[in-house]
Amino acid sequence: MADSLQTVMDYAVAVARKAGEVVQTALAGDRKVMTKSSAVDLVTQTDQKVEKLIIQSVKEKFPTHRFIGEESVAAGEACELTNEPTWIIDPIDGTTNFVHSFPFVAVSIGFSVNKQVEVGVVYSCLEDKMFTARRGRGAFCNGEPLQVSEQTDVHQSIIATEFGSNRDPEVVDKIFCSMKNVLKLPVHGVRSAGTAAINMCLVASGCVEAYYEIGMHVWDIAAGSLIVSEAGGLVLDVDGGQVDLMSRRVLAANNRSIAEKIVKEIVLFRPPRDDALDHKQ
Ligand SMILES: O=P(O)(O)OC[C@@]1(O)O[C@H](CO)[C@@H](O)[C@@H]1O
Ligand SMILES: [Mg+2]
Ligand SMILES: [Mg+2]
Repeated sequence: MADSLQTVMDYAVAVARKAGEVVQTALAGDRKVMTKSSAVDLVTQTDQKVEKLIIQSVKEKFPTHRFIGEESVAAGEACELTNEPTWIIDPIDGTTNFVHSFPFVAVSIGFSVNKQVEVGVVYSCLEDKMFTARRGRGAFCNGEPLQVSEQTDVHQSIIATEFGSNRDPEVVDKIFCSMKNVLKLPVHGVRSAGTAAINMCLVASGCVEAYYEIGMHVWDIAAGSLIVSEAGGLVLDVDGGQVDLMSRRVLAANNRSIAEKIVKEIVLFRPPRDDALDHKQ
């Protein structure tokens, strides 16, 4: 598999770039907005078109590989991570940004074997930044090596998190309570890019010390998780334990010292797992 992983990586980069071109072109036109799990969980025809383009391209080259794609799952496909080679795809991470032309929009493609992410590609389309990682081979942005921040003092840190798309008052309260706790540590700042994939690339780039979220999905974080760990960071559950990509909980941090401080501030809850949730709306 070693050499074929490089073939997978090269192909994922090429497909992500092609997908990014479609996203950029679509930004110039009208975007018809539809909703999924809630009134603020948005999807457009471009999300669906880009996902089809990625899956069709990959199937031509790797006909036996499996897929977990955000929009295919929304249309009723199983969201099941097996040991088989699997492409984990978010065609547009940051659809709300895309709809509003808020300039952080990513194509995220992870590739897993034996349930472990081996290749991660996040293309931040509008910044034209191609983030890549292969397990054991480092993380890169446009070919330049990435390294997480060396900061060990949480008070000198920026922490990224997201508000998510669940507007259940109890969930919103928990999300805000965690943010308030983190802000009051104090930290230099709390930020939301509006895309989990780009938040993780910001950790990998050393711009923010940590990103945490409860409620995102496997396609939001599969690629980014490898990019963070290959840049020297840690990817954990929000309770500080081992991450489970299907559990919809993640904490990506530059080092253990920062991670431990953030873990203490997060109000924990468990959304339905990706492999247990009925995604079809
Ligand atoms: O729907 P999309 O645009 O692919 O995902 C975007 C997003 O809202 O999903 C997660 C919350 O569920 C967030 O991390 C991320 O910002
Ligand atoms: Mg997403
Ligand atoms: Mg998406």
